[in-house]
Amino acid sequence: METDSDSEGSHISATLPRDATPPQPPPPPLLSSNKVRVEATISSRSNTTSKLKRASKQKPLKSKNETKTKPAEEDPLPIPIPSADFSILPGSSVKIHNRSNSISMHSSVENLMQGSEENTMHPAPSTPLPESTGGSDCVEGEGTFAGYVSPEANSRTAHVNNLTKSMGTLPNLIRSIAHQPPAKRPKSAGEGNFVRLNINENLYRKRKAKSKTEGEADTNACDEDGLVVDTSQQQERYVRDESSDENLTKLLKLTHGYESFREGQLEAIKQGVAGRSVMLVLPTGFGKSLCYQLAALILPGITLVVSPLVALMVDQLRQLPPMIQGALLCSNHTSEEASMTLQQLREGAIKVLFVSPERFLNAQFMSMFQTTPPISFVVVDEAHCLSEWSHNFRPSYLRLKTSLIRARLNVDCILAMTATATIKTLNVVILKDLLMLMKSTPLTEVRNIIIHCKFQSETDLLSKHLCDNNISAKSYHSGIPVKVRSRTQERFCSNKIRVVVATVAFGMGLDKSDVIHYSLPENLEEYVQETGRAGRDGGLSYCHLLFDELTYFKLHSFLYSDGVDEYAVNRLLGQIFSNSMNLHGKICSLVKETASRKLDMKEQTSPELLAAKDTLAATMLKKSEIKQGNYTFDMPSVANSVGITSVDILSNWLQRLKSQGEITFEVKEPAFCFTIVKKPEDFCCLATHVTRWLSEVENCKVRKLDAMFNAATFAATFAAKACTKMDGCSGSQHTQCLQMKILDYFTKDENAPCEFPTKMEHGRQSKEKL
Ligand SMILES: Nc1ncnc2c1ncn2[C@@H]1O[C@H](COP(=O)(O)OP(=O)(O)OP(=O)(O)O)[C@@H](O)[C@H]1O
Repeated sequence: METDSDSEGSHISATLPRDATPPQPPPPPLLSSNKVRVEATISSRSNTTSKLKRASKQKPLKSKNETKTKPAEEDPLPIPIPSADFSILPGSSVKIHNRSNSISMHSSVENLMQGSEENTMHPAPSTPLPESTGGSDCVEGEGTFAGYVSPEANSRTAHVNNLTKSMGTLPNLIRSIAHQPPAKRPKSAGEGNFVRLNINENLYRKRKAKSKTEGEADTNACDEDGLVVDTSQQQERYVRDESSDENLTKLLKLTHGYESFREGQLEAIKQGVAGRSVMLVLPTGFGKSLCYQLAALILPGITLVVSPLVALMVDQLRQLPPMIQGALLCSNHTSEEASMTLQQLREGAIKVLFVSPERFLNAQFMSMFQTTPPISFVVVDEAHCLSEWSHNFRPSYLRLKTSLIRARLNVDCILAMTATATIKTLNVVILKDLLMLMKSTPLTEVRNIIIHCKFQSETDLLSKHLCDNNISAKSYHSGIPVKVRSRTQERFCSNKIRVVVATVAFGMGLDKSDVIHYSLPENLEEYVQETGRAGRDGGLSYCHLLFDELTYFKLHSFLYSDGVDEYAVNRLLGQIFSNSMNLHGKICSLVKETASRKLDMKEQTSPELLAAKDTLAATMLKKSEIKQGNYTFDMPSVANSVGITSVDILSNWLQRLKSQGEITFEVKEPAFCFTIVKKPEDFCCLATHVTRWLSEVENCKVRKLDAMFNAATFAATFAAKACTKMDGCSGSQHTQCLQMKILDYFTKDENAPCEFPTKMEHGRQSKEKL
């Protein structure tokens, strides 16, 4: 039996919901969890040298049980239930290309999507990339793009960098790093994808036949659908006949209202229209969607867009120009809705269909296209999800093999899209403003300044840039060793360092600092907390917020990409509950793939002495294996055998011994520990609730970011207007306005975007509005 597992918590019907208010959050998942360490190694104090050991890599675990299945009537388009077997997870995804090889036009996308076992991915450092030989069709823009790496997004960025590096000179890679401010699309008749200015294949064919019989005399005919439709249809035809730059640009003007293409767009569209697969790497918000939209309009059949999150699909569906009919299929569709969509597909009334990657596992879904117009184009959005390096690695993306798409859907042309997250350059506009600010009064007179950044890499780059510009600055984030961090804080407090460029990790309890936000905080709570570090000594302090739309778009996209899909939740549940019969009530663990650092030890204690002093130590040593002179034991099993209900107790105990200089230890495989309170009766149902809950958390974050952005924009606009009026900038205007917005946010219920869902209501069936 199969189940669907789209990554939504939402109900999406053919007509999009306009109300963006998410419902009250459901209660939390049933699991009680505590943070953890799993395996610890204790060494005696005689080991005086401090070594850095790497934790062993997580091995894929196999579960014995299969997950429960969902009743057929609940899902009109079932797909196989994810098994609890995690062994496939760290499978293959991206092949690192030897860049000195010349690769055929289709190779990068194919390789990106092959995902076969032979194609096992190698981590970047162990895969040297020879110097590029150039000479490819890769289009690379000039200019700059602000790249950000957050603690959360580090892996994604690293991956994207590796991906872009490795793909840098591939022939079918289109890439641009040029920054252009996002332009507003001209207003169209409606926003939803089902607002009719109908261009469909039937209509198109009928008109084509008609125009043939009328000797092509109808080219500028205007019917009740409006001139725009006819003209764009006509232009569409021209482009089909000849996809010249001129024709495509005219079509762009007609469909989107833009005068010209941004760098990389035209090339991507031309490749797609010519039936050639393309890997498109453009900065966030640069207009990747437009590339498949135009190609979809020109190509004869259906365009299938694979997107990892329903929230993203909904966003993209909304952004389709009115003349491109779109729809999406997800698991929360009722059978009537799904069949209505299918019917529209059959009639050729849908040009672009958004689906989750899991759909490709569904034989019924794949066979559906035997009765519809052919699929001419497959777009894989957020293609970085395909790599296990990626922060949002999606196992289901691994199954999106070109071979599968070709064999089952008979599609040759694939467009894989991902955003660049380069850290090579910072946002130059903001950087200039920052330097100007730092070199002008009153900041030149201020002793302590904290500059808040979102991402660790930003803090490093920015502090370097400030130093290069004669402003001494240090970076501070959780990736910096504790000793160095403490020293930075000490020196900052004693006025030896004037500027610290930091992530959220810095500044707690500090006063007398002025605060600059180099990036937009994710919400007003964060903003208030961080600016709250200024002026705590009662003196006058200054807070500056530098932001632009690009940062906002980027944060927006990161928030969305944090989502977890039901498929993954299902697998996690499968993993957690696979042995629950034997482990009921016991502390269990899931190993995290991270390395840990070995800690120094001050004095020597013999294990026997330790055991004699402490029963816990005795148990621990009894349960240990001696490996290379170190006692290695499994923390949950020690905790269980002494009847401790939380590994935190054991962890604290180890920390205490360490602080007393009794032991040194190394946590080998940090893991999340959990206790199974009750085994759920219906996995699918729980997975749906968990996914919905996570999706609501995600929506809530997005709305909070929107509130932050709106408040900042409002304040900036207000200040700018006041400046014009008063012929001079008034900081107090700015302050008052922002204060007003913040007050509104925290006091007026209707303005509060939402509280983060902390609870997940069990059994909740309500449908989410997006
Ligand atoms: N040629 C163009 N001229 C002006 N504006 C454009 C052009 N192409 C796209 N845009 C606009 O840029 C904005 C961002 O586009 P889009 O959402 O497609 O970016 P994206 O690269 O897909 O972003 P993400 O990485 O977040 O998915 C949209 O408002 C779009 O209409």
